[in-house]
Amino acid sequence: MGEKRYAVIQPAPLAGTIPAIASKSVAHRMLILSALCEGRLDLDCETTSRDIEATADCMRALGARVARTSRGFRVNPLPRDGGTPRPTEGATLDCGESGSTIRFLLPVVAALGGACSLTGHGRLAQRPLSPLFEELVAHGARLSPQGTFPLRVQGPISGGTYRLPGDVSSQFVSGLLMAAPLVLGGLDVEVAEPMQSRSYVAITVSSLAKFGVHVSVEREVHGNAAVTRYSVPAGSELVSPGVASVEGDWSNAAFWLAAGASCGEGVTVTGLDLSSSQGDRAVLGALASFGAHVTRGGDSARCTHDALRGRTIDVADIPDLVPPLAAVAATAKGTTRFINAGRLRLKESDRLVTVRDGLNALGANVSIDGDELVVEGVSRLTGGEVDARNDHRIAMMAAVAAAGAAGPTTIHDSGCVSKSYPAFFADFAALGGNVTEGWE
Ligand SMILES: O=C(O)C1=C[C@@H](OP(=O)(O)O)[C@@H](O)[C@H](O)C1
Ligand SMILES: C=C(OP(=O)(O)O)C(=O)O
Repeated sequence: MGEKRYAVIQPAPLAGTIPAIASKSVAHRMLILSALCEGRLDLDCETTSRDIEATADCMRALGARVARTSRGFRVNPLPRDGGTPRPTEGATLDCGESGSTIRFLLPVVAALGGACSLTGHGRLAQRPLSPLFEELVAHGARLSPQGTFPLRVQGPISGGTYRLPGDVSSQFVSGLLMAAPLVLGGLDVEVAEPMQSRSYVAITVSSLAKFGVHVSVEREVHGNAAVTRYSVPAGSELVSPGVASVEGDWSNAAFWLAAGASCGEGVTVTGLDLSSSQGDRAVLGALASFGAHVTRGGDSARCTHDALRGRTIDVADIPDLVPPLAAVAATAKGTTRFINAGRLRLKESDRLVTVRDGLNALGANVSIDGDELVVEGVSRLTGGEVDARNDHRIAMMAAVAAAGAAGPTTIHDSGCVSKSYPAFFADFAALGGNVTEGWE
C-alpha cells in the first residue's frame, strides 16, 4: 500500500439529492472571531474539513478552547486581561495548506501583540503574503522573511489606513478586518480597484456583524482611480452571539450542480441560502447561461441537463467556480472563455494549468490565453488519467467530468479532496456515481 489515494471512476451520470456541507469560508471566520470575542459560542457546523480543522487548531494554539460537539464546535475564547484577549506567548500556529488560515491569522496575531510563529505545508509557503506583509511591517509588526516557515510575528500593529491592491487576494482584506477590533484606534482598509473576490469580503463583513462589529463600506473615486474603503471604528468590540450556524457551502455545491448540468436527470443540493453573501451562489446564473435548467427552492437548488452552449464568463469574483464550470464547458457546444482568471495561478496549484491539463487528459480541448482559460467544447469526453496535483478542486472537477465520459478515469492523488470536502467520494457514490478508491 502506497501513500497516496486514487479513485477510479466508471461512467455513470449523477442524479438525486444531496445536502450541502458547511461553508469553509464561513467556518474559518466564525472560528477566528469566536476565539477573539467576549463570551462562549456554540457553532452549528456539522461537517468539517482539513482546512477548517487547521483554523480550529490555530485558535487552540493561541489559547482558545475549541471542542468538537455533536453539532459543530463549542468555542471558549482566549483568556482576557483587562478586557483584552491574551494569546499564548510563543505559540506556533500550523495553518496546514490553508491560504485563508494564514492570511487571516497573520494580521490577527500581529494585532494581538506578543510573539508567535505561523507555519504551513505544501504550496502554502509559495502563495503570496505580499503586499499585506509590507503593510503590516509599515504599521509596526516585526516579521521574519517571507517564503520560508516558520514565519515569526511580533506585534502589536497600529491602527490607521492600510492600503492594498484589489487583485492579489481578498483574504488580506478579510484578515485585516478581523484584526481591526483588536487594534487601538480605528482601522481602515483601502482597496484599489479592480477589486476581485469582493464577495468574500462581504462574507467577512456579515460575520463581523454577527459579533456586533459594524464595518462601513464606501467607494471613493480619486481622479482616474477608484478605491473601496472598509472602516472599522475605534472602540469596536467583538461579542459572542452565543449560538450561530454555518450555512451551506456554495463553492462545493457547485460541483454537484455542474454534474446535474452536464448529464443525467438532475441534481438537487439542499441546505443552501439562496440569498447568501457567498458570491459562489452565482453558479446558478452561470449554469443557466450555459443552457442548463436551473430551479430554486426555499433552501435548495436543482440543475438539470439541457443543450449546452459555450459562454464568456467573468470569474474575477468567483475564482473557485472555475473548476466546476470548466467541467461543464468541456462539453458545451462552441467556445467558453473564462476571463479575468489570472489569480487562479495563486491557488493550491496553478489552476489555469491544472484545469487545462486535468480536462485535456480526459479528452477536452482547453487552452490558456494570457489570463483567460479557453474551452472549445467537444461532444463527449473520453476519460483517462488525471493527476489532481494536490488540489482538491482539481480532483472534484475531474470526478464530475469523468461521470459523463465515454470510458473510465483514474484520478491520482484523489485524497486531496479532504482539504475542503472529506466525504466527496462518498457523496459522489450516493448520487449514483461509480467510484472505487484505493492507495497507490
Ligand atoms: O476569503 C475566502 O474565504 C476565500 C477567498 C478567495 O481567495 P482570493 O481572495 O485569494 O481570491 C477564494 O479563492 C478562497 O477559496 C476562499
Ligand atoms: C483557494 C482555496 O482555499 P485557500 O486559499 O484557503 O487555501 C480553495 O479552497 O480553493
